[in-house]
This record gives sequence, C-alpha cells and structure tokens, in this order.
Amino acid sequence: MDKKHALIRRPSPRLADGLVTHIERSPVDVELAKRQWEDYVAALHDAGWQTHEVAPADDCPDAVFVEDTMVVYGDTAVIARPGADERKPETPAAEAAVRELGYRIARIEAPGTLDGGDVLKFGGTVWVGRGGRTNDEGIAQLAAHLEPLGARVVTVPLTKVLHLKSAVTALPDGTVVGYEPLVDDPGVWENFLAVPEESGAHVVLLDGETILMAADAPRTAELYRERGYRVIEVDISEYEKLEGCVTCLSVRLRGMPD
Ligand SMILES: NC(=O)NCCC[C@H](N)C(=O)O
Repeated sequence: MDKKHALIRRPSPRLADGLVTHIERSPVDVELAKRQWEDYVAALHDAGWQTHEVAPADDCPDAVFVEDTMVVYGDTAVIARPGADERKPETPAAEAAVRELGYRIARIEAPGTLDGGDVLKFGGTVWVGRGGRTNDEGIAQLAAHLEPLGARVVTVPLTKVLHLKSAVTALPDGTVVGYEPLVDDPGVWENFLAVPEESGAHVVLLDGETILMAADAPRTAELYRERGYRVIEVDISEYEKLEGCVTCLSVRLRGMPD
C-alpha cells in the first residue's frame, strides 16, 4: 500500500444541533464549519493521505465526528456502539464504508457502549477512557476483539472531558500529551508531557515527523516545533464548539488490508 487512507464524513446541515456535554452551548456557523472541514480534508490530502467518504447522514448532527463510529486495529474494524442514543444511527454507513475497503468487521454489542474517541492506540497498547460514553462492558468487548490480535487494553478513568482523546493523544515518539487540568490521572503514562493549551493536547499523526493540530494552541505548536516536528495547523473553531477536535474528524487507516 503506497498511500495513507482515512475515512471522513461531511458535516450535516443540522451540525449546529450537535451534542454538548461539558461546555456551554454557543452558536455554530454551519457555512464556516463546511469550509473548515474542506480545509481539514485538504490538509490530509496535502500530506499524502487518500480520503474515503462515508455516506452523509444529514439527520445526524454529530456524524462529521466519524472517529467515534469505530476502532480500527490491523485488519479489523470494531464498530462502536455510541454512548449517546442520538449517535447510534451513525454506525451502519460507517461499517459499510470500512467493509467496502476490505476490513474484517467486529462489533460492540448491547449493553456495551464505546465511542471511538475514547480509544488511544500507540505501539500495541490501547488505552480506553471509561466515562460518559464508554462503559466497562464496551471495554471488555473491545479487549476480547483486540487482545487476540496482540493488543494490550488498558482502562483509563475519564470524568473531566467528553472523550479520552479530548484529554490526551500521542506524539510520533510515543510521548503522551495532555492539558493537565483536564486529565484525570496523568500517572497512567510514564512519558506524559503537560502542554499549555487544551486543544494543544489533540494531535493527528500525519507521518513520523508531521502533526496536524488545531490553530488555537500556538504555544503548544511552538513546543512541538522545538521538539523537531513539522506542525500543520487548521482552524476547527466550529467543531470545538461541539466538543470536537482534530482527531474526531477522520478515522486513520494505517495499513489497509490487501
Ligand atoms: N472523538 C471526538 O472527540 N468526538 C467529538 C464528538 C462531539 C459530539 N458533539 C458529541 O458530543 O458526541
């Protein structure tokens, strides 16, 4: 496989009705959000990624946050069972898209719930946030699907933000970055690095040297540049109003099944 692949899903016209849990609701400019989504997708393309669009779900305001619909590990896509009932209709089309690409499908089943945004993978370890959207049964099912593939699944407490990846993500060298006031237990990671801005904690790894992150964390961007990374910044202000971040707007498929 010569290209990096990612799933994306275009924003619904009802985006402004998306769920808000931990922050105050503020008005979303849907036209601006559409432009920001195009820029996000363009940034993936510029970095050599090929994107695959999941069929739009115009009735689902949060469908653009496609990361939450699945967890991809090796040749397996575990289809999530979203913790919010409003988001449960998002998964069938996401499953169809990833099946079409050749993935083996597994599913989180009731009474389990799990959102893809609660799952951070790095180097064979899979940390899963147990919080508002993901429950113990969902984590146990994910472990049953992934441990036979060699993954080590670790449950992480999560009370302060929506998803685990709203709190922490990992740099290409495995350093786990987080905005400490929003991380329940930084001690989970021996290589934890505190960053000075909330959205600075959200990175998408475009390649071994390149990071995609939100444009509203300039001090953190500088810190990453000082560590030798090339940093691409995108303005995702309208998605942040709905507790979205750069990770949740795509599902990165590293190594598509042949
Ligand atoms: N992975 C993510 O961070 N997803 C963001 C989802 C935001 C959406 N408004 C929600 O509450 O489900």
